[in-house]
Amino acid sequence: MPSLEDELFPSTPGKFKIDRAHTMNRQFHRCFASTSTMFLWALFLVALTASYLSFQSFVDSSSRYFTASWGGIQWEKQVRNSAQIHRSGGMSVLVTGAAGFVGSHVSQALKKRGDGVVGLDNFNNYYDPSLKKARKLLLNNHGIFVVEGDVNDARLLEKLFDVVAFTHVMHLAAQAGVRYAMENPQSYVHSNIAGLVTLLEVCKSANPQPAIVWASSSSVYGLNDKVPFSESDRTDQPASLYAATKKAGEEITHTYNHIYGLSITGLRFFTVYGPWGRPDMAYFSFTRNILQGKPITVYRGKDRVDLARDFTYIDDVVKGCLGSLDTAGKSTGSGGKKRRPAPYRIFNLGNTSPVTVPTLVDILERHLKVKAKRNMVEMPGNGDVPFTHANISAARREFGYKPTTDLQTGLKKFVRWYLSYYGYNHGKPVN
Ligand SMILES: O=C(O)[C@H]1O[C@H](OP(=O)(O)OP(=O)(O)OC[C@H]2O[C@@H](n3ccc(=O)[nH]c3=O)[C@H](O)[C@@H]2O)[C@H](O)[C@@H](O)[C@H]1O
Repeated sequence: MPSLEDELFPSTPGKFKIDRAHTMNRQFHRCFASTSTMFLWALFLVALTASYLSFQSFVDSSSRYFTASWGGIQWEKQVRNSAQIHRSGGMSVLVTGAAGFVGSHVSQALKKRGDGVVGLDNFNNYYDPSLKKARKLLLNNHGIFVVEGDVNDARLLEKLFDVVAFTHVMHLAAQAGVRYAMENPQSYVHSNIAGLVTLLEVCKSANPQPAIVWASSSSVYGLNDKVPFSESDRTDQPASLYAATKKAGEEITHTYNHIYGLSITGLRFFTVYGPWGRPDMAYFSFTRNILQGKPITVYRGKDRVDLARDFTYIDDVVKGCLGSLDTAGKSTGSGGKKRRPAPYRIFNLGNTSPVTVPTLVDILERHLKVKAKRNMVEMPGNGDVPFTHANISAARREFGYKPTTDLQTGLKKFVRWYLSYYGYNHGKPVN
């Protein structure tokens, strides 16, 4: 009986010759069999690699989902719905700091007139986050989706621009507060400089690029004593780190406008106040303390001169924000290059009638019907400036900005909101 080896490799040459065709045929089959095996193996490997990659991306996106609470089909749908435009010629706006004071008001005003709005907020605890959550709920009820995330998160920002081609960004996320900068200087650098640059990087790469309107501050005038403050006045003497980061923001946005063709509008807000305001600001904390029977500290300038602010009511500021968005003009860059110069603008949004801090307290006392326990203290060197006063003619010329609410009227509305939100004594007994 021939062995298998004999069968495959016959020892007799003749036999070899005679069987050549048969052997070749078998070799062909062997060869074919091994090619198809290799093919099957290759197919198997491709399938294995593909399933590994899709598993990896599943693990990736689900871990991102659990750690950063964004991403996924449902999330994208919410973002898209929220960004939907409901008027002809409308815009889709990414509002950063949407759960903040100005951000929540601007978001609602945009949505109300039919623009698409997606909010972004990191809900940090600089002041009571429950107030930010309450604002978020209000926005949700108006059909505005607020994404929980930070402007320093470039991946999140890129994802948002992947999902929606935002026409505008209203950048209001920031570390606010003049005096807190002495306690936590790094938070100002993190939000107002690093966060701003991250946002601008994403905006410059977006296609199409959005137009950007962002919150600068009256504090950039610093020690400037030429009144009223005009946009062309010097802003190279900041009195606080907060002011310095806002001034830096103006320079940084200028470079992105210059190099990449981003349309930029910086708004110098003047001590904005009103319902749903910021608890760290004087009018708000004074109200709380007065109602709780606690003393308030009223700073006074040199030679016992009262400090004064050009307090500006939120509804007026909102009109200024919308006017800025409407007149922003398009960005001109794509693929990291600008095609032609884009608009770069800066406007004061103030009230043009400064009021002293003791007068602010007088008005609050009248509306609250409670006498304040005033503790008059000389202004410590903590970043405060003695007064602010806006010249608003540029904003008036450009988009008809015209504030209509005086401090008396605006505080009345604030107090009404405060009492409805917190109750008469904010949960504490009045002495
Ligand atoms: O326009 C701005 O760009 C800034 O406006 C706001 O800053 P300010 O004008 O400093 O407002 P705010 O703190 O309400 O103090 C008001 C007055 O009360 C005095 N003040 C304050 C606290 C206190 O305990 N006692 C007191 O007398 C104080 O000395 C001051 O004279 C924003 O907070 C800031 O984020 C930024 O947007």
